Formats: sequence, C-alpha cells, structure tokens
Amino acid sequence: MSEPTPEEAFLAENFAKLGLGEKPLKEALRNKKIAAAWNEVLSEIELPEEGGVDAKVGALLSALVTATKDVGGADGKRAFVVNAVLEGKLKSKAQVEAAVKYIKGKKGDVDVAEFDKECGVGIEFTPEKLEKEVRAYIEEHKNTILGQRYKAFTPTLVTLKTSTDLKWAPPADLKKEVDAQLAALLGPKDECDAPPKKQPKAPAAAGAKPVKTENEEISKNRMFEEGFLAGLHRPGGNEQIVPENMEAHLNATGGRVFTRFPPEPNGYLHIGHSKAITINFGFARYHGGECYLRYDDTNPEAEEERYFTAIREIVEWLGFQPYKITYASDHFQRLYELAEDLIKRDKGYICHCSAEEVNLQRGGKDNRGPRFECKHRNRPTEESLQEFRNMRDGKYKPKEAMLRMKQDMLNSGNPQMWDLTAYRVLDGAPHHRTGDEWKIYPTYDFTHCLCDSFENISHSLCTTEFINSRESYDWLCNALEIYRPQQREYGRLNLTGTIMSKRKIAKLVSGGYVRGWNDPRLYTLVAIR
Ligand SMILES: NC(=O)CC[C@H](N)C(=O)O
Repeated sequence: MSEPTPEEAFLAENFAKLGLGEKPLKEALRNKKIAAAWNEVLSEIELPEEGGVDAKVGALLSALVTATKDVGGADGKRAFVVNAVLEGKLKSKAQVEAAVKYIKGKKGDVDVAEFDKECGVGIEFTPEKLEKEVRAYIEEHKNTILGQRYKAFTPTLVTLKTSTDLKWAPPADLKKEVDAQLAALLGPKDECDAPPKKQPKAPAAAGAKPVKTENEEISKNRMFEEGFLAGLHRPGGNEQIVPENMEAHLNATGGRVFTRFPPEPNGYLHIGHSKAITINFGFARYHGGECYLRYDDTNPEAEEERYFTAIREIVEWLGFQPYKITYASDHFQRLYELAEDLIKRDKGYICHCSAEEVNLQRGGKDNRGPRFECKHRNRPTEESLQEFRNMRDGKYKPKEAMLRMKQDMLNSGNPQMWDLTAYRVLDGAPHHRTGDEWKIYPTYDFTHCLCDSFENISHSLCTTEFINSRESYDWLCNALEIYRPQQREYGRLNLTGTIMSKRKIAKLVSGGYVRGWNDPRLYTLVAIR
C-alpha cells in the first residue's frame, strides 16, 4: 500500500472526527469531485476532537457534500449550510435536502428568515403534535382511505412527507404514527387486504404427476366469487356527502348493480379490452344488474363512425348485450351547465396560461419544484363565468383559454388534484354527433365521473392507471353535490410481444406496417374473430 497523500490524510483525520468510517472515506476518495468538495468544506471549519461531534452531523454533511459536488461553494452559501448543520439548526436529511435546494435556487446572499422557513428550522415535533397532525390529515381524507384501505398507507405517507409540515418530523416516528392510526381506523386486515394468493408450487420430484381430483369443477363465475370483484361494496354502500342523493340513486336503480364499459371511439378494441368488457358486463350480469355501453366521445379529432359500429359488434360477439348505448356527447348540455355551476361555487376558473406555464405551476419540468397557483385562480367568479361564456361563443382560439378546476394545488401530493383542465377550446373536425354546435369540449377528468353519476352507475370499474384519478373523480362529484358513484380499479391485461394500445395500433395501420386493423399479427378482437 502506498503512503496516503497529504490530502488523503487530511480527509481521513476529519472523517474520524465526524465519526464516518472506512467505507465513506473510500467512497469519497474514489470520486474526485466529492473529495474536492469535502476538502473545501473541511478547510473552512474547525472540528472538535474525535467524539466531540454529534453522530448525525457526519451523515448530514456527507449528504450535503454529495448533493453540492457540482455546484461548489455557491458563493459562500454552502458554508452557511455547513454551519447550520454544526449548530444543530438542521437536524434531518430532509432539512439538508431543502437547504441544498434553497442555495441552488437563491440568487445573492442567504436570507436567514427565508432559509429557516424553507428548511423547517425550529419546527419541533413532540409525539402529541405528530399524533394530532397525522390525525387531522387522516380525518380529512377518510373516505378515500376507507376505500383504499391498507393500500392507502404508502400514498398517505408520501403525501405527508412531501406536501405538509410533517416532512420535518423524524421519518421513523412518522411512519409508526401513520401505521398506528390506519390500523385504528381500518381494524384488522381482512381478505380484501390479503396479497394475491401464491400459485401452489409444481411438484419438485422428477416424474411426479400433479394430483388431479376427480369431479373437480370450476365455477364459471369464479372471477366474481373471489378476489377483487368479490370484495366490492354492495349498491348503496358508497358513502355520499349529500345522503339524499343516495336515496334518489337507489330509487332509480332499484338497488341493482349498474356498470358501464366506456371506450373512446378512436380505434378497434384489442385483447386487453376483452378483460374490461368481461369485468364490466360480467359483474353486472352476475349480480342481476345492467351494463351500459357508453362511447366516451369527447375528442372529435380522433373519432370515426366505423369504430362505433365495430365496438358494438365486438361486445355482442363476446356474448354481452348492452343495457343501453349512450354517448358522453348525449350529456354535453348538462355538462356545460354543471361547469357553470362549478364556477358559481367558486370551484372553477378560466385560465389563460400556456401549457408550459401550467407545467411550471405543477412543479416544473419533472414536477419536483415548489408548486404555485396561477394569477387567474383568484379572479372574481363573475369574470370567470363571463369568460366561460366567451369560450362557448367562440371568442377564443384553442389554447387561449380553458376552464380549470379549483382543487388543491399546494397541499395535495396527487397530481390529479393540481387544478386539472375541465374544458378546452377545439376548432378541428366537427363532432360526429353534435357537428359544430360546440366549440368547447369537456375533458375526460370532467366528463367521466359526471356521466357515471347521470347514469346512476353503482360501480365504475377501470384499470389501475386511474388510481390517482379516483380522488379527482370524488372531488368533482362532491364539489357539485351530486350522486357519487364508486370508482374501483383492476389490473389491466397486458401481453408482451404485441402492441396493446389503440393509438399505437392506429399508427401501425395508417403507416401501412400491417394489412389493416384485422391483421392477425395484431391482437385486436376483429383480428382474433
Ligand atoms: N374510467 C375508464 O374506464 C377509462 C375510460 C376511457 N374512456 C378509456 O378508454 O381509457
């Protein structure tokens, strides 16, 4: 082994004072940038002898050095953070991360009050305070949590850690507290919470034959009798904020199950849709209920007549009869009226920001920066109402104005709650059913839950990509105080080795890469048929 260089010796000596062992030292020496950053940091401070520094300090400084290895001293601002760590003002990794973010973004000198606020300096968490704040959050999101049960654990923790003051609480204590309170709310785990059953292992011994039981009969309805679909609520079980809405709903349905299969008419259905069809139509039939075929036709630019016919034929080919065939566009007038209602309730506003501006408000390019509300958000409701009518009357071109929902931009960790667009201006192709009657069209997020509500759907079953949408779905129905159907999610059917997206299949067809939508290499249902 060669002698350590003076630089290495200096690092080794200081790492020992910081209580950092051999391994971090080796890592630091291996990376030139990190070694240089450590040298800079350590040359500016005087550490007490070994054992004189709190054990956490070394780890925090190490996080600081690694995170700033590319920005250098940031004009003395890093030294400020180093001192804040040494003085015990910054006590956790989350605080150091916030401090790094602060000095990277700050022009000029550190503003101490601003720094303290951004980094949660001085916020102490007694067990009582922790308990109280977790309780308040759980109370506010109780309905969602009751719906998701133990699956709510991770999203709850993540939201608390990213979007509330609790991010400054000791992480292990926070986790314990959330654990305890969810357990108190939800009670013991039951079959709905159980992880999927493992397949029994194939017999290991060579030549051993699987045991076959005579007369073993598998029920045709097994998918509705166990697992996810067996654990769903009964009609009437979805709690309402306006209880009378449930009465009216049950009167309309007679307490029967009502579901819907809601494809966009922008392509032929593929093998993945056969699962959606079987679940939605099958679940209703199994329970003696009904299922709508509803075309989700809110985007005239992608829709064509032939897809409507093909979709209906495939549903029938699979052996199901829709209760009624409906269209989201049947409800354009009612949707428009509810949009006005939303504005009047001060829960919607007309916004003129560009897509880039909206993205910035949502926390920047990769949604990591602080979120903020746009200047249109707090305009008077009268003004938004007038502008919405202007949008309807064709006074705006696409992208010049949109209706946004006034959700929870700042405090929610769920991107589906960041003031989603409800209505946009489109001036492309005429709508296949309403022609050019409308210049504005509602988005999926605005339309879907409301159409479910109009049709008195009891179970709105969709794939797991929509899990985050459940919160915005509930938010909108509750904001308008209308009947709220219950969305629940199942895993989508995926096959590898083929393409399972209508949009992508459409590209293969239009690009001439396949013979057509019914090319057998595609797993479209028309091809399979
Ligand atoms: N909620 C849902 O089931 C999503 C329906 C949507 N129209 C789609 O086809 O993706």
